[in-house]
Amino acid sequence: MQRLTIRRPDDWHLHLRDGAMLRAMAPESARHFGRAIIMPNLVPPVVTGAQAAAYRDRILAALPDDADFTPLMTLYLTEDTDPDDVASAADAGIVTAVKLYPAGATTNSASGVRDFDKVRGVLERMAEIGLPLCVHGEVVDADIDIFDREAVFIDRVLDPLRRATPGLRVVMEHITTRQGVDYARAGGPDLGATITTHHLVINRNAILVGGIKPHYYCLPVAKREEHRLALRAAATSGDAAFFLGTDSAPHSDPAKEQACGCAGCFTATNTLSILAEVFEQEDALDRLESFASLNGPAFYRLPVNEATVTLQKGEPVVYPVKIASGEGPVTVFDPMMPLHWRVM
Ligand SMILES: NC(=O)N[C@@H](CC(=O)O)C(=O)O
Ligand SMILES: [Zn+2]
Ligand SMILES: [Zn+2]
Repeated sequence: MQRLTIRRPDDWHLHLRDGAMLRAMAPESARHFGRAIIMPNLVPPVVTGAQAAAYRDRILAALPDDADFTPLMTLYLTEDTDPDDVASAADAGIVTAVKLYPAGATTNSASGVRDFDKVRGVLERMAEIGLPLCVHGEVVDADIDIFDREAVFIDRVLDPLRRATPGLRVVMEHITTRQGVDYARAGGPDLGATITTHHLVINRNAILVGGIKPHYYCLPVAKREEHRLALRAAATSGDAAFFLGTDSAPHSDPAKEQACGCAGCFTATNTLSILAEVFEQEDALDRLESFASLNGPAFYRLPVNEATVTLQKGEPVVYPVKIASGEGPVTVFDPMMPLHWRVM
């Protein structure tokens, strides 16, 4: 196959940031994606419906005039979140999901949840109204090895939480393990999982072999090769539980290249070419549309995009190494392989 036309994809997990970084990043996602679930981990976080509406306006203002891109907003769940505010923001169409960060698990998660009993009321209301909960699934206990934090979270937190809140619709965000794949696959129609572009490409060697490579460091951290293979099998299977969430997470180069560098891989710019390469390697190009354009809207009960995008195979496509932003350059994820699929 030399040409592939699919429905315009969506990104079901995206960090656009704010201010000068937002202005640089919005066009990168709007170029190829129709919609994106916008993560609320700003400083301070997006916790109320009013803040989500204001952030949506800032995103819309940062888009190029001819953009065909709809930001789908999320609220950052805190122990003080008001169930009525969540319900009215959902009812007004301002928010599409609520995001759960265990406190301390990742970038800007300090306001996240420590005591799950304190958010029980919000979760029950969300189950009633069918509003999805997007979950950063890692425990933060110091005695749990960082490579085990996702698997332990599933057993100790996610599974009990889902059993305690029947009907709650959950997206396991950026799964990185075989255990995550297995749990999502068996979870029924109220459970979905996003998979990032970079976790389909790298295993933990990318971060550590031949020197420490900060641009491959993200959370959840990339795992062993067996887990990458499980993610590739899941993404290319066509199973409706799995859909694209790039977790494209820009940080300026100075913020990443330092003694304590930030977590996040920036993939918005070249994701579609990378995915086409990965799906071709897995002999699954015919399932790229399910993963990138169909399964996500089905989970979120939204229509699929009417527009299409065409990819064409040819000489390797060269993407910029860095995207300039008012906060400094942002390095584009290097997949360490030639990309033969160009987005037309
Ligand atoms: N994925 C990351 O490594 N970083 C994300 C936060 C997150 O999604 O956990 C960020 O906001 O930078
Ligand atoms: Zn996360
Ligand atoms: Zn993220």
